[in-house]
Order: sequence, then C-alpha cells, then structure tokens
Amino acid sequence: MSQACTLAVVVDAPQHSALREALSYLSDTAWPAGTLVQVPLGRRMVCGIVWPAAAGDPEPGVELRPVAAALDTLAPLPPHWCNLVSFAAGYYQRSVGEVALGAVPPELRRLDNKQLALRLKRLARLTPPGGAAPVWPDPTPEQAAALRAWREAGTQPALLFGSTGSGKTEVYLRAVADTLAAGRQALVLVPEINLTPQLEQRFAERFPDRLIVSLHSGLTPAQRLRHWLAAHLGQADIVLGTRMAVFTPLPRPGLIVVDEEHDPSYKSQEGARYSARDLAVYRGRLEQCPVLLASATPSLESWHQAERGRYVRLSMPTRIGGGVLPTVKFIDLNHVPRAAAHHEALTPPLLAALGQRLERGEQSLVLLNRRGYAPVLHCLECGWKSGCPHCSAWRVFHRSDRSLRCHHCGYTERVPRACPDCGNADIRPVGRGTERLEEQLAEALPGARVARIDADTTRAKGALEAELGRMHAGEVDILVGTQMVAKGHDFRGVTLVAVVNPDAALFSSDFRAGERLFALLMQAAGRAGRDAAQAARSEVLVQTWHPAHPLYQALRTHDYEAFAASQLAERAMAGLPPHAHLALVRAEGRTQEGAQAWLQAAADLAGVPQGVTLYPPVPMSLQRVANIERAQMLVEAASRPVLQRFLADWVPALHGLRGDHKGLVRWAVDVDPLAI
Ligand SMILES: Nc1ncnc2c1ncn2[C@@H]1O[C@H](COP(=O)(O)OP(=O)(O)OP(=O)(O)O)[C@@H](O)[C@H]1O
Ligand SMILES: [Zn+2]
Repeated sequence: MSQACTLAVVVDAPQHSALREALSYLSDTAWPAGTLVQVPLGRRMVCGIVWPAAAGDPEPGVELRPVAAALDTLAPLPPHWCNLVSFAAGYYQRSVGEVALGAVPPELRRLDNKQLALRLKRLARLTPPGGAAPVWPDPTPEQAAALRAWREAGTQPALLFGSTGSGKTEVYLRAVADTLAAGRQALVLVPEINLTPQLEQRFAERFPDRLIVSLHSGLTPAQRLRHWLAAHLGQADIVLGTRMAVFTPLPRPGLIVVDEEHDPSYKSQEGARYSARDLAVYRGRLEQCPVLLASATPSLESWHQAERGRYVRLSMPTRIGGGVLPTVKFIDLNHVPRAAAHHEALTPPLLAALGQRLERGEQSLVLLNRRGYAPVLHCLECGWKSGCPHCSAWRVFHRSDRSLRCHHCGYTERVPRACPDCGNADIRPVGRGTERLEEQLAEALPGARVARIDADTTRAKGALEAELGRMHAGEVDILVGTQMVAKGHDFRGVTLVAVVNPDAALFSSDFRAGERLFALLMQAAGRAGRDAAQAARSEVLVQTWHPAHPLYQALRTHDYEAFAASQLAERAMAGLPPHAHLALVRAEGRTQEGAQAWLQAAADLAGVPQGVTLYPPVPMSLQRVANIERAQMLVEAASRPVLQRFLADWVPALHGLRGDHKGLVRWAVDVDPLAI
C-alpha cells in the first residue's frame, strides 16, 4: 500500500490526557483538516479529526500507523472551527482532542460513510414549517436607536443593556433578520432552553420560511445529530442553543447573540470549563462576525468592557408601554414579632400583600432559592442532624416521597421514624425549602391556587412547560419557586414578587455572591408589572434582616449602574476580576492531606513569574463529596496574558506528578472560575 503523507490527527483519549497535541498518522489520501477519521490508538480504534497542524516527526524507532477510515461523506469542519477549538483547549488547559471531539455530536462518531449518507439524505426532509406572514411590531424609539447603533458597530461586540421588559428580544430578532437578509446564519445562545419555550415559538413565528434548529442537552442523540448537520451544512439559518452550541460549525456565520449574558450556566462546570459567552466573543473576532450580548444585569466582566469602550453599549432603560419598574419594599425582620420572624417565612405584611393580589385577581411570585421541604432534620432530644455520611453536607428532607436526599452525591434514604442515634420520635425539619413554603402558603391563604416550579417538580418531560402554561393562562394565583421562576419569563399578570429571605448571599465568602444575588433579585423584580396597565401598582417585597445593605438600596432604585460601579471599585481595590485574572487548581483525593500534598507538589514545580501569585492549598468550602476530599489552590495574575503564559508552562508538567501521589483521585484546572 502506498502511504503518501503524514497527517496530524487529534483524538479524545482520557487515559492519555497528557496528550495535548495532535498525533501523527500515515494516510494515502491527504484528507483536509477538519475531516473525521478512524484511527488506531493502542489496541482500540478511536474517532479523530484531521487537524490543521504540521504533523510532528515521529520519535525515532516509533512506527507510524495508518488512518483506518475517513468519514469523507461529511464536509470537513471549517478552519475557523478548528481555530476556535484550539484556542479553547489552550485557554482552558485541556487537550485539543477532548475539546474537539466533545464538540461534535456523539452519534457522529459511530457512523460510517454509508450510514451517514443515509442520514444526510433524510436531512432533506427538514424544511421550514411555513405559516402566516409574520407581524413585526414597530420598534420603539429606544429599540430603533439600539438597532441603528448596532448596525454602525460593525463587528465590534455590542452589549445590549436594557431593563427587564424593555424589549431586548425584539432588538435581536431584528438583528437576526438583518443577518438572514444578508445571506448569513445566526447563532442565538440562551442559558436554558427549557426555561424559555416562548422564545422558540417567537422565532418560529417571525421566520416561518427559515429552518430553525435547536441544540441543547434535552435532545435525543439522533435529533442532536440532525440539527448539528443542518447547521454545519448551511441548511439551517438559525441555531438556537445552550452553551454547547457555541461550537456549532457554521459555513456562513453572520451573528452570535448571547441572551441573558450574565447567566452562570454559560460557564461549564466539568471537563473543559469553558465560558460560552467568552468563547462567543472570541469566535466573533475570529470569524469577523458581530456578537450581541444582552442583559438587564450584565456580568461585571462585560460591563467593564463596555466602560472601557471595548464593547459598544446599547442602552434601553424604558419598559415597553412606558410602564414603570415595580416599587421595591423591604420587610425588616428585626421589626417583625420575634417568633414570626424566626419560624415563619410568611410575615404578616407579606401575607397581606399576597391576599390583596388574590382579591384583585392578580398573580404573585414567591422566590426561595432552596428546594426540598427543609434543608435538615433535627432531633430535639440528642441534637442529631440529617448529615450525609459521604459528604460534608446535610441531607435535605423531601416530604413528597418522605426521603432524605443529599443534593451533592445523591445518597437517598427513607426518612427514619425516630432519631437514628437516640430513638426519640420527635425529629423535626429545620428551616424551609420551596416544598414547605408551598404548603405554608396553601395553609395561610385557603382558596389560593398555589403552584411550584423547581428542579423537583420539573423533572418529568413536559412538566415545566405545563406549569408555565398554567401560569400564563392565569390558572395559578401564587407561583413558588427557585431561581427558575426568575428567569426571562414574560408573565403578564404578575404584580407582586416576594423574596423570602435572600440574606445569606450578603455574607458569603465568594466575591461574586453579591453580583449573583443582585442579578437574581433584579431579574425576579423584572417579572412584576410587565403589563404596563398594572405596572404602577406592582411591588417587590424583600424580607431581610439588613434592609440598609447597599446591595438592597441599589435594588430599591433599580440602579444597576451604581451597583456595578461600587462593585468594580471594590474589586479594583481587592485585586479581583475583572481587574485581575484567576485560575483554580482543584485536587480530589482519598484524604484531605493527600489532595493538598498533590497541590503543594504542583506548587513546588512552578517557577512563579513576576505578576503571578500562587496561594497555599486549602480545603474547598464543600470539603467532601461522595467520600472524596477536595482541595484547591488559587492562582492570581495581573493580566490575562501573564496568567495564560504561566499556565501554559506549568499545567502540562502536572501530568507527570501523578505517579508519586497514590491518594490522588483526579485534578483539574478551572480558568476564570465563577466561584472560589
Ligand atoms: N416594539 C414593540 N412594540 C410592542 N410590543 C413590544 C415591542 N417590543 C417588545 N414588545 C413586547 O414587550 C414584552 C417584553 O419584551 P421582551 O420579552 O423582549 O423583554 P426583555 O427586554 O427581553 O425582558 P427580560 O430581560 O425581562 O427578559 C414582550 O411581550 C414583547 O412582545
Ligand atoms: Zn452526599
């Protein structure tokens, strides 16, 4: 057989995770970069992608093996796609192969040319649904100005900073229309697609003659493959997806929208811990395509970029219809009778406000960011608490199935009838979660139609859509829920948003906790008074022990800008992002000492350059999960390039440390971590 050339191929090989670059294979065809291939690795046959890199010289004495097969029925992945993947792998310190193969549908890896040809043929059946000619509302003056400024911005990233209910969606729908008219494709990223079934509907109505596909983890493997192929082959004009969709190959990219760009779910929490928002901005630059970030509460990173003029800021302070934002009031728990304040989530003023909405036939939203019935069970006799035997956490009491469940490792048991330690029958729930709150509301307000939305009530397929549908149809008076109810919904009948007690985040050790809480409360507040006719009597009630806290005062005046300015000033003083750049090295081991010893050994390997600080290893705040001890070490640098250069030198060497540390289970680097 003639073996004409050597190809660089990336493979996903977890057992060789130190293999960060491409491997060399022989091939008698010079497959172009971006071609999927089957190659031998050890004794296995694995899927790989031909990479646009010079194939390295084989080590002397090593015989190169041939490419076994190429999936050449598929158009090669475009060069920009390969560049994006290479960048992401380098930036987040993972192997190119892991990121590359992780970004193609798993189904694709299993197909041969014949099977793929069949799928491609079936793809022709994907056609736009058609439908009535769309009705486009006239843009408001603010929307029109934002669009003008966006068109002038060209390929400079834009931050669409618009109040909740200011009609940001309408602006990017128009931007998408521009893009399609220019013959290009639009990629629209949203935090969680299931939370916004309305959005897909809106896109379908506006673009009846265009093929719109979605990409998210809720699809079947076959659907995911079909949608991905439609995007890659240019058949789909619009791709609507969650963070994973940032890697969708597009032959004619013309626009990337990142809606609710502040949302933490854009940052992956496993594998390559990438930020889809940051990669979207990088991708825009790479492909010379505009990027539109939208939020009422931008991340401080994006806000900072807008302040520095790197992003064009498009402001839309006014709500559609001219409605005002709801009045924010605080229920000072210090002034509520003590028993009521400590033991009941529902203070008399809160119940009165809810009762008033019931009388008027208006809807209320009650936010409590903790699911389950109670966070812990407690024995009044001996002090036993429902700890998880495998984690440093309490197990949560779920009343619906009378279980004690660990939310970290999943360990579940039936609730004991009596205290497992002393046999006392009087064990009680302490504190409350949404399940208990729902029960207390139903008791306190007989006749009210109370519903609940959280991760427990929405596990079944279609359950969330059904509940949201009932809410939109006015069949629910009071909706209780976690942060899921605060996001993006265009509820028309809500005039009261109550927040039971969000204080914990005020005193968190995590420097981003304040930013997250402020965004959550602003977003929750944004669900009230969206119908301009009801806006003036809409209210937000926050129950708190600290009504004078500056965060709450900024919330009272809906003043994101003041909040952002004070936070950024604090972060500048403290040397925190976006004024500094962080990475976390995490180690998990059978013992805490083992995990920390590995981190210490890693630190000893580092030649720490000027501008980089390496902090000592410490236990993570949730120290043990599923019997694994966790520790972390913070790396701080004055600038992004300094951090990147340091990590690029240091992290590859850490792969060699493993052998000396038997107690180590795994380790990983988190670049730009969300929480520390
Ligand atoms: N120009 C317009 N004319 C009439 N109605 C509009 C216009 N623009 C938007 N709307 C309507 O106003 C409501 C709020 O718009 P939208 O949901 O886009 O707000 P948003 O800025 O995305 O809010 P949030 O940040 O809270 O999600 C929607 O019901 C939308 O249909
Ligand atoms: Zn556990």
